[in-house]
Parts: sequence; C-alpha cells; structure tokens
Amino acid sequence: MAWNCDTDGLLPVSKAKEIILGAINVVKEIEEVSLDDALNRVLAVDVSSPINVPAYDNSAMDGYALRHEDLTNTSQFQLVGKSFAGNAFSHRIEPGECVRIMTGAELPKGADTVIMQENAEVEGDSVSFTVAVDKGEAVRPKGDDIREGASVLQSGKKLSPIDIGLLASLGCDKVEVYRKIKVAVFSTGDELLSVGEAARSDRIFDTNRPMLKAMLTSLGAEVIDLGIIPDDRALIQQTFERADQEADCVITSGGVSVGEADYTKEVLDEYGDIDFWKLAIKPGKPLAFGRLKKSVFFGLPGNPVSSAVTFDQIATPALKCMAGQLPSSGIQLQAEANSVFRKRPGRADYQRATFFTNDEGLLCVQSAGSQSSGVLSCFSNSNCYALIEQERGRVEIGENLTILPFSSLIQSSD
Ligand SMILES: Nc1nc2c(c(=O)[nH]1)N[C@H]1C(S)=C(S)[C@@H](COP(=O)(O)OP(=O)(O)OC[C@H]3O[C@@H](n4cnc5c(N)ncnc54)[C@H](O)[C@@H]3O)O[C@H]1N2
Ligand code: MOO
Repeated sequence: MAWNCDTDGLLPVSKAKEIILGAINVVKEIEEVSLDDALNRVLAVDVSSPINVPAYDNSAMDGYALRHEDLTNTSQFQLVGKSFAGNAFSHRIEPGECVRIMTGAELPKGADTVIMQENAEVEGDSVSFTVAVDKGEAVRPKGDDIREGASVLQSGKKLSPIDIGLLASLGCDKVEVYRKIKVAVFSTGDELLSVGEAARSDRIFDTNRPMLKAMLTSLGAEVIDLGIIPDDRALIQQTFERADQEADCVITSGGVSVGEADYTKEVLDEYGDIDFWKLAIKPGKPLAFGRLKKSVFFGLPGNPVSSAVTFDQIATPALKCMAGQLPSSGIQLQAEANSVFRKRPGRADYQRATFFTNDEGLLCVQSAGSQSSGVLSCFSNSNCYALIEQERGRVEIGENLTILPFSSLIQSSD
C-alpha cells in the first residue's frame, strides 16, 4: 500500500482516493430516529410506500366536477352538491350533473373531470362552461405520485428536507438510519491559540479545528473535539490513543510535511500503519493516511486552505462512504476563463474562483485572487474551484476551464 514519493513522483489524487476507499469500513450499526431527527441522516434500509399518494382521486382546482362524456350532450349542468377537502360529496353523480369541488377534495363517484371556476357561469343550480377541456383535466388520480408498494428511497440516501416531506406524505414517523460516524479532531502546533484566548503577536489562532468541525457537522458526523495539543511527544501519543479508542476516524492538521519541531510523525510511526504521501494536488501536497489500531487516520496539511481542500476533495468521499452514503459525483461544468490562471504543470490545482454568466449568457470564471494556501479570505469570497488538470500549465483569458461549484460543505449558496 505504501507509495514512495521519492522514487515514483507525486501520488495522483485519483490513486489516493482509490487507496483510501479500499481501506475504510462502512458503519454497521443501525438506529431508529423520529422523522423530526432524520434530517441529514443516512437511510439504512430501502423505503417502499405503504399507501397510495394521493390516497384518492382529487381535484387540482377549485371548480366543478363532472362526467366528461356529458360535455358532448349538454351545455347546462345541474349543480347537485359540494365536495370539500376532508368532507366529500357522498353520492354518485348522474348524467348532466356537476358538483362544486375544492382543491384537494375527493372526486365524487362517477366524475372524471374538473373545470376550474373561472371557466364556469353559474345561475342558481344551473352551470355552463366557457371552455372545452380534456377528460381528466384538473384531476389528481389516486397513486399518481406514488403507488402503494413502490420503491421510494434507497438505503444510502442522505435525507434532505424534501425526503423528510416525502416520508411524511407516506405517514412514516420513524426511519432506520446508520449511526453517525464519530470523528475526533485535534490540532498540533505550539504557535496555536484557541479562539477566545487573547491575541498575541507571536501566535496564530487555530483556524483548522473550528473549520474542520464545521465541515464535519455539515457532513452529518459526530465530532469529538480534542483541542490543541502542544508539541509534546507524550501528550501527542496519549491524544492519539484516546482518539483511536473513541472515534471511527481521527483527523489532525499540521505536521505532515518535512518540518522538524513536530512529534506527530514519530508517534504515528509507532502507533499506526500510516503512509505519508506527497499528493499531486495543489493546495495540499503533504497528506498522511492509514490505520491506527481501531480507526482510520487523516493527517491534513497545516495551511488552512490546504486543510480545507484536502478535507473536501480527499477525506469527504471516504467519510461519506464510511457513513453508509451512496457514492455521488459533484457537478463539473466548462467555463471560459475571464482572467489568467497561473499554474505550473505537475499537480492538479484546485484554484479558488468565481463563476458567473456574462451578458451573452456564457458561463465564465474568474480567479478569486491570491492562491496562497494560507489565504482563506479569497476562499470565502469564491463560489467554485477552477480545476486545472495535473499536466496543464497557465490558463489564458478566453481558454476553457473545468469548474466545480462548491458543495454546501464549503459555502452556503444563499
Ligand atoms: N521544505 C518543504 N517545506 C514545506 C513543504 C515541502 O514539501 N518542503 N510543503 C509545504 C506545503 S505544500 C504545506 S501545505 C505545508 C504543510 O506543512 P505541515 O502539514 O507540516 O504543517 P505545519 O508545518 O505544521 O504548518 C504549515 C502552516 O500552517 C499553519 N497551521 C498549522 N496548523 C494550523 C491551524 N490549526 N490553524 C491555522 N494555521 C495552522 C502553520 O502555522 C504553518 O504556517 O508545508 C510546506 N512546507
Ligand atoms: O498544501 Mo501546500 O502549498 O500545497 O499549502
């Protein structure tokens, strides 16, 4: 499994993903949660519908229900009653009769068509219609949306608000989901301060841990926050042992490159079976991955942009798979470069950028500015990656580029 970067060059991103996906296990434990607690949980069973939706033929409009064939014989219908949602007209309608009907109300027996009230003229009990309609007009037939027994949602689906609505329409008040994956996170580095501590001119705030915790929460994971661990061998070892005991996955940031003042590598060499890779990705070249005694481990690079991009592009697909989610591929679009994108061949570059439609309706993309892996502000102002492939060099204005719109993990879209 080891990939020796020194002799074989940089490890391609696709190869790294393949190795990682081959090394992880999907959680097995299933739990039942109420529909109110099901948002963003991963469905552990296939769901088929216990009922027809809608449960009965009903009207899509406020209007008049009638037999379509009668429209060829008469222009005057006799109004014989009313059908309200939840309070239906109980008799069969006979030839030449119509029933006043409200949106959602059950269609009277015998009726097959509804004409909206805007197209009706009413005089006492006599109704005539001003337009011709097709049979079945404004009728929502029983089972039109979902037939009883039909497959509705597949195991592995992360439940969205729409899925919650769909399950509610079936009357499901509980769903079986995989338990949340537990992910332990900590940062290493003597230069780090926790947010809330007083700023110091010789320290930086721990940016990665709150950012990674937020991304993990968006993913639906249970986060175990182990804080900032100083550069102390015994403390780092203890923290790895605890994290490994408590979590399915352990994520750290920093200390995976070639720096000296760091014990992470030493501890990991003893405690786990970890490979230190040099990935063909920018930002985020140094990355560690492997197994601890019980859990899997991702050592993300310390620079905040590198940490976020490697989490998003490398760790996220693996964590989704671990959580039982079906594989999904994000949207890729082609856009025209509206600015120069500087790049040297050698690594796939996930540059932060903004896409937009120009006055001619053409999809364009503009660099978000600094591509330094310490500059989060440009990341925050962007809405996509401009993905410049491994072997490609500088991209000139007017050339085509692949863009990857950010997922909700990176950016809120509204
Ligand atoms: N001689 C070389 N130097 C470096 C290489 C290399 O190949 N040869 N790789 C560079 C690349 S690429 C990256 S990325 C960084 C990654 O280094 P580490 O993962 O070992 O991270 P650190 O050295 O600990 O920190 C890098 C940088 O990030 C800051 N940092 C660390 N943790 C946090 C945090 N939690 N919140 C905010 N900022 C953090 C740290 O202060 C450093 O500025 O190495 C390059 N060097
Ligand atoms: O990951 Mo480093 O430059 O690619 O920040």
